Amino acid sequence: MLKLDHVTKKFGGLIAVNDVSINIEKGRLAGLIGPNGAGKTTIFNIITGVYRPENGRVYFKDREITGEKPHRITSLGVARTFQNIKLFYRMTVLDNVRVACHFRLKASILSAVFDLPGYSKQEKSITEESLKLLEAVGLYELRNERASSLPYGHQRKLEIARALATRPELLLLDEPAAGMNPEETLDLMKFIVRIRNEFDLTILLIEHDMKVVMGICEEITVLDHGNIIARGTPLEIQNNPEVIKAYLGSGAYARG
Ligand SMILES: Nc1ncnc2c1ncn2[C@@H]1O[C@H](COP(=O)(O)OP(=O)(O)OP(=O)(O)O)[C@@H](O)[C@H]1O
Repeated sequence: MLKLDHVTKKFGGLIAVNDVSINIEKGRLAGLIGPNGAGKTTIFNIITGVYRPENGRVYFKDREITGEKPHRITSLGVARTFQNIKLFYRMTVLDNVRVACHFRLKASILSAVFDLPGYSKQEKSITEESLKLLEAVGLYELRNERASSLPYGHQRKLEIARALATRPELLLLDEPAAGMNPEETLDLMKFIVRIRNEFDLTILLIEHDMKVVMGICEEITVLDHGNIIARGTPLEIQNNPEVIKAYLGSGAYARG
């Protein structure tokens, strides 16, 4: 589903990602961990076309996407969420998802201005799809609330619903548990596993909360200073001396 082949990204003299290769099979729930500044978000930005790597190639479903425009990569089936939740806070929960669905809208501006039949029909199906998504993520009852009024855990689910509205096959989650209390975190863990199964997704997540990573990821890649220092199952990673030295043993992960 996703392959990074010897990818390198530099910022001036800093090598943020150094010769990184990652291969994720369809349907997997994979984790990307490592200390602050290890290069995790940079990897997400390379996959989603925000950055072009100096070296290496990125493949999505065997098709090369290196350096493609972000909207093109989204339309191919890659969606993401951000470390800091990005929503339209003054809009309702439903409208937040509707806007994300519009990403795929085929109707022209003219048909919208003149409210032509094709446009109304498309609008109706977008509303129906948005409501179904809200039901799937458990926010249906809150559809008419302002996004800003939702508790943090619900805002995160709304952001994920917006990502799902682009009908992705690969979902990238950047620190989904950041800022959550233990109850919200536990709920989020079940939620991520459920949407993976329900929407037939492949998921790659960045997370500092080891309870989440070790609890739901099937395979983990560990980065340190832009380099992959380990990959394996949660058990293998927990017992890897180099990972313990660079990350787990330092307490640097105990954020959030
Ligand atoms: N746009 C940029 N310009 C210059 N340097 C950058 C840029 N983006 C990231 N970096 C640097 O690249 C390195 C990797 O950053 P990145 O954000 O990918 O790390 P991270 O593993 O996601 O960290 P965190 O866990 O803190 O989010 C850091 O040293 C960072 O300062």
